[in-house]
Amino acid sequence: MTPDAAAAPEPRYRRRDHRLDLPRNPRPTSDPTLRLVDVTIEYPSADSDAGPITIVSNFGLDVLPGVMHCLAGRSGSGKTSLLKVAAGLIRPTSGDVFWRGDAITKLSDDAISTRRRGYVGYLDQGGVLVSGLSALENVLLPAVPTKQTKSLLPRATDLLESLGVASRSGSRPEKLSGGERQRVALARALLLSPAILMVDEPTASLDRRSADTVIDLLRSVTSDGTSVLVSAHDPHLIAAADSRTELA
Ligand SMILES: Nc1ncnc2c1ncn2[C@@H]1O[C@H](COP(=O)(O)OP(=O)(O)OP(=O)(O)O)[C@@H](O)[C@H]1O
Repeated sequence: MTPDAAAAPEPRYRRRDHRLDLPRNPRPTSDPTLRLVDVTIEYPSADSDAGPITIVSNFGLDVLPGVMHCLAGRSGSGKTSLLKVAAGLIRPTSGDVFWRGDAITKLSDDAISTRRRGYVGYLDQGGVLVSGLSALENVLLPAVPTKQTKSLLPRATDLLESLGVASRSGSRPEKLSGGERQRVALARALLLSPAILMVDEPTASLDRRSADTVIDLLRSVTSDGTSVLVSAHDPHLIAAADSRTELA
């Protein structure tokens, strides 16, 4: 399975003229931000007598700076598993994951976690926020371990402003709409200026208008060289990507 732009559906997403004014972090390099080489993912079968189940087999992918790549495919085809492997959250059964030339699959779990903090912004399906905290406190969470909440406060407020949810800064997640929660979660994923943003089905639970706003946001993120790897069922989101892979 390789990126297959030729087999892509006719684009249905019309890029808009406006660009959101997100805080920038220029990236001069043209090395792939992410490289997957021969990645195979197997899970143990529920039946203890049966062998492992292969979800993804010998998968390869390069994602260059400033490129938005989409992992498409039916439910259960392995999109979330591949995103987690790419983010170093789970290890592949075999194969390698490179972040700008470094094979993270050779590192310890602790070393991967440390590297991930500044390199990958990961947004779960649904963009889960911590319920006891305000939107702004949620955005600042990635800065807590390194005690950078004070220095990153201006960036956090800028991100909320750019994403159109500054007025909701003091609100708890339960008071936000699904689209607002998604944007706050996106601001949180962008706080540490990641080289690559990985997002799992960001439009799955949104109405068309909110979904299109999120698609615009993801496109805006790429304009400073940040890469985006996104999984999707949504044909509008799939069409908005620069390249795509259809998982079987
Ligand atoms: N930890 C696990 N242990 C065993 N099987 C798993 C595990 N995680 C996922 N699976 C199985 O692997 C397959 C792929 O799951 P995955 O979540 O990666 O697919 P997906 O394409 O993201 O699906 P969806 O579009 O429904 O989110 C599914 O059959 C799932 O049940």
